[in-house]
Amino acid sequence: MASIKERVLRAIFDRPLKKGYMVGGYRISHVLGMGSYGMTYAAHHKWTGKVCAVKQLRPTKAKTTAGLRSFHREAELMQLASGVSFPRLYEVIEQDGYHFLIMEFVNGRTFEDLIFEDRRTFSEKETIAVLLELCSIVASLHEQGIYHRDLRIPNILDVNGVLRVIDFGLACYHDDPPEEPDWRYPEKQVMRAVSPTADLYHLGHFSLFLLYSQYKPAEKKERSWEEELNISEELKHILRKMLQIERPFQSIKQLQTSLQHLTYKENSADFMPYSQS
Ligand SMILES: Nc1ncnc2c1ncn2[C@@H]1O[C@H](COP(=O)(O)OP(=O)(O)OP(=O)(O)O)[C@@H](O)[C@H]1O
Repeated sequence: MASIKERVLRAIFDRPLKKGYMVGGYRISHVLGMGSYGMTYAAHHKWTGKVCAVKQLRPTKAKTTAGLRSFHREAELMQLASGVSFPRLYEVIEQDGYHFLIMEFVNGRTFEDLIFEDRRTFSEKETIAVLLELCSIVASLHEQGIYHRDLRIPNILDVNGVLRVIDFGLACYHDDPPEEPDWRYPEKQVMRAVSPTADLYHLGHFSLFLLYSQYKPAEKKERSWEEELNISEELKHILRKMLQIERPFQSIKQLQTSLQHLTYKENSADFMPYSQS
C-alpha cells in the first residue's frame, strides 16, 4: 500500500500523458490502465495506423534505481517470452525523460471484464477448460525459464476464445535469487517465490474467481470457499494443492496431469476445450 507521501507525489508527477502525445512514431489515443509501476495507453502509428499498447514507467518510479531496474527487466523478460500467447515487444523508448515499452496490442477481454462487466459465469467444466489452456501457456513460459508471478484476472485475456497473458512486471528468471522476505506479508512470499509454485498459487486464486462467478449466496453468513462452492471433491483437492493448503504441486505438468485425469474420469462427451465452448 502506497504511503501518503507516495500518493501525493504520484498525483503531482504521475499524470497520464495527453491524447496526441507522440512516443517515437506512435500517437497516444487513450489510457488503458494505471498500475503501481506503469501507465498503459493505446496508441496508433502515425503512418501505418497500426495500434499498439504503450506502457510508461511512472515518472516517480523512474527516479528510483529499483523502478528503472524493474522497467528494464520487464522489457528483457517480454523480449525473451516467445510465443503467440504473449504480446510482442516492439521497442523500448526513452524520450523527454520518460521510459516506454511499445508492444503489441492484445485486442480481447480480460477475465476481470468478462466476470464483472459482462457478467459471464464459469461452470466447473468451463473453469477446467480454461485452466487446461492456461497450463499449456504457463508451461511454455516455464520451459523458457520464466515465472510470470502475476497471473490474475486482469492479466489474462480472452481473444475470441484464445487465451493470452500480459504484464511481465513481476516476472522473474527461474535462477534469480530469492527475494528478501517481508514477514509482515506472509502471502507475498508465496506469490513472489522464485518457483513454479508462485504461478500455481495465482492460478488457484484465478480459478476461484471463475468458480465464484456462478455463486449465489443463500445465507448471510460467510463460509469458506470449500463450503460455498458447489464443485467436485476432486477439483477441491486440486485447488487445495494449488493454494498450498495441501502438499503443493511442484510443476505445471503435475497440475495438467491432475486436470486431465479429472476430465477423463468424468469421461464426459460434453467436455470441450475452452476455445470451442
Ligand atoms: N499489450 C496489451 N494489449 C492490450 N491491453 C493492454 C496491454 N498491456 C496492458 N494492457 C491494459 O492496460 C492495463 C494496465 O496494464 P498492465 O497490466 O501492464 O499494468 P498494471 O498491472 O496496471 O501495472 P503495473 O504492472 O505497474 O502494476 C491492463 O489492465 C490491460 O487492460
